[in-house]
Amino acid sequence: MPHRSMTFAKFIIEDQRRRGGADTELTALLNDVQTACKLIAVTVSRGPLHVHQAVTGTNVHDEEQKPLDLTANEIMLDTCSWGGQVRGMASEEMEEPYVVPAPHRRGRHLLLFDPLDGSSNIDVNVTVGTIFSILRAPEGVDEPPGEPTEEDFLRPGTEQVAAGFALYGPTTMIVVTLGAGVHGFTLDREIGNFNLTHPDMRVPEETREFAINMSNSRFWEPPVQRYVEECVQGGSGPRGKDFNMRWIASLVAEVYRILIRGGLFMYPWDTRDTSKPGRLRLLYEANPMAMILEQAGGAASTGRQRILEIAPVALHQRVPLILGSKAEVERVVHYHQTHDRGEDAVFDSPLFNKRSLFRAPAGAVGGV
Ligand SMILES: O=P(O)(O)OC[C@H]1O[C@](O)(COP(=O)(O)O)[C@@H](O)[C@@H]1O
Ligand SMILES: [Mg+2]
Ligand SMILES: [Mg+2]
Repeated sequence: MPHRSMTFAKFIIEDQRRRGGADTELTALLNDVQTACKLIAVTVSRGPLHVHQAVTGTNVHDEEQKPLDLTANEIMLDTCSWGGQVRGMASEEMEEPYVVPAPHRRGRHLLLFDPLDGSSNIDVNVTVGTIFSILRAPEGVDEPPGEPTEEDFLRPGTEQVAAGFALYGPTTMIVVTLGAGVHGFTLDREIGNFNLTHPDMRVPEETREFAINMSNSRFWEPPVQRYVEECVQGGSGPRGKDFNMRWIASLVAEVYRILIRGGLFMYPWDTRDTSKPGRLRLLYEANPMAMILEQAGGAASTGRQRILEIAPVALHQRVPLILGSKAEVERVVHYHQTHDRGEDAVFDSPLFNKRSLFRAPAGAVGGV
């Protein structure tokens, strides 16, 4: 039974109260974020009917910026700047952190976001979203506080005080965690509220689905090839069951599917361009999604390290990302460990056209 009267705004206060008191600045900041997501949802839903003012170009990742990437970025900056909750923001679409102008630069938080995730899908009308992460700014005595530096944003994911994402799909949703479970809200467009429809989301443990961009398979490392090969072998392979594969190319949609149905998502390191340690960005994609996954009973790893424990060195740092049902992530981590120790055993891999070096018992998996 959906909790129709429990709005996002009410829930954020209740959730904090249950755990000893509400932080009014954090509550107000999350309210600004939900407002921004509603505005982005309206803009996305108008598609080509919307006239964009923004000028496009390439971002710091050398990726083409779509007009909607920049419009969503402007909406986040504009909506979250004026409430006095946030000192600075960092975005996929901006090389440098955005410093909130002095009169409004109050509060103790930093906001990091991917304003429009999955934007390569905009022209084909597939679900896209906004990913956000909230950190505490360093304590300071100045009033208003000094300008946040890039260094201030470089905190491990374990220090996030809240994280989440919005989905602009057939329904508009927000999924959020404040460090005590994961909760999903659906936008009631007639009323204008996000209502709690998915309390306490848990990643199903049993899964038969995996998600990876197969077109990169020749560039993967052996542990990733091994995992996928075993899934593809299905009922007659070491996993003893048939798998299904999904690739939406929209992280928000993949993570939401995993929260509902379980499974594994991988955007691993590959040899296409060895100067890039992965495709997805640590601070505003991997970290918030890792916090969501862990809070819902799943896991997130690079294959060799827990995502939330990575000490960031740059604002736009990329990471390999493997997330989903815990046992599946542990399996991939175990395959990395045995590979790194050179302990693989021989087996035939028709998929990768070679004799790979492994055959491990189905239950033998290590920690994340
Ligand atoms: O096009 P590829 O290589 O399959 O990459 C898809 C991945 O890239 C992303 O679109 C990156 O995010 P942006 O759209 O915010 O750049 C993810 O949502 C998705 O998982
Ligand atoms: Mg993204
Ligand atoms: Mg983006």
